[in-house]
Amino acid sequence: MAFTVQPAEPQGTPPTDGLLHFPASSALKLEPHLPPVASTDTTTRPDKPFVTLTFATSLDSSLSLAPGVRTTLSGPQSKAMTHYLRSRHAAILVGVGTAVADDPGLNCKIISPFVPEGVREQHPHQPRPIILDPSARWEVNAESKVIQLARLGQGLGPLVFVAKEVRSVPDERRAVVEGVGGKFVRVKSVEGEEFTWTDVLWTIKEEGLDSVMIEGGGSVINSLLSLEQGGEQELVDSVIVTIAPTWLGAGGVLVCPPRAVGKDGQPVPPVRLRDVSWHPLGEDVVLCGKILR
Ligand SMILES: NC(=O)C1=CN([C@@H]2O[C@H](COP(=O)(O)OP(=O)(O)OC[C@H]3O[C@@H](n4cnc5c(N)ncnc54)[C@H](OP(=O)(O)O)[C@@H]3O)[C@@H](O)[C@H]2O)C=CC1
Ligand SMILES: Nc1nc(O)c(N)c(N[C@@H]2O[C@H](COP(=O)(O)O)[C@@H](O)[C@H]2O)n1
Repeated sequence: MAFTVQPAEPQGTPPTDGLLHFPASSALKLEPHLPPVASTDTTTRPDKPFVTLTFATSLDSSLSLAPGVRTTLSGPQSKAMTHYLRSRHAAILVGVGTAVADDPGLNCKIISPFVPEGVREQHPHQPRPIILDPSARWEVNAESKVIQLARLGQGLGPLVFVAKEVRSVPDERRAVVEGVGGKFVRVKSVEGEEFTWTDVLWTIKEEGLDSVMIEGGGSVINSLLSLEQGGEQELVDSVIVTIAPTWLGAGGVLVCPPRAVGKDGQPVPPVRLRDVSWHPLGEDVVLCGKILR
């Protein structure tokens, strides 16, 4: 994946093609937090891809107004940043709760850096969408946004991770997913329900995907952060959080991993970041860091 970004967009009539622009100056600041470019990589682990945990949150740590309610938090600049991240990862992962609530596109809508200045074309790299759906409850169909985008050549067909114990996936769902180059992937589960993150990441690597951005939602993020608690497991390589200047109020889907208890029995913070940098983007601020272990 080459790392070059188109220079500043010319001013004038607002674009109508839905494509986003992320300036090279902002992209360069993110580079230390992104997966290494393949040709220069000496840090790849054989057992897992590079993992970026990234999401947008309110001032009261909410991802959305309520479970099942798609909520816009990112402003235009930080939204473009998220799509830039999508251009720099081989895969993008969400839980089935997000797939059901948001009907997300999970593609990359930034302008290609590889075309002459002034030409507006979608970035050629698209991340492979991955949906964690242990009991195969996502009713994916021809109208699902991720399927429509893949059919139009504006995104890739999804990998749907279902538990080995699930008897069968309905034929029509399988046909829809396979029809756009995706597939159902069987993953070992614990008591027919949860996958271990080690197994999820190993399976992603087995699929030939060297990097994944994990976008959410609440259950996915909280379970990953609780594993990182006290350096228990070293799965997340980078954390990039967009913080929007709004409160969503009680009842939202929260990023709030379980509290840890210290040796003296007193509560201690479960996870902290190190090597932190803050980047204002429009009215939002983007926080980048690594898990302190
Ligand atoms: N602001 C932002 O950046 C983002 C916001 N969101 C918001 O988050 C909300 C959804 O969050 P939430 O309801 O918590 O749902 P999630 O998207 O976190 O999905 C949760 C479900 O995914 C499956 N799952 C999660 N972890 C595992 C695992 N380790 N093994 C197997 N299956 C797993 C389970 O499915 P099952 O129940 O079938 O067992 C679980 O219930 C939505 O409102 C969405 O809009 C989502 C992403 C980003
Ligand atoms: N970065 C970010 N900002 C927000 O305000 C959001 N609501 C989200 N949500 C995530 O993006 C998905 C929807 O986007 P697409 O339809 O794929 O363009 C949504 O499902 C969440 O994963 N993210």
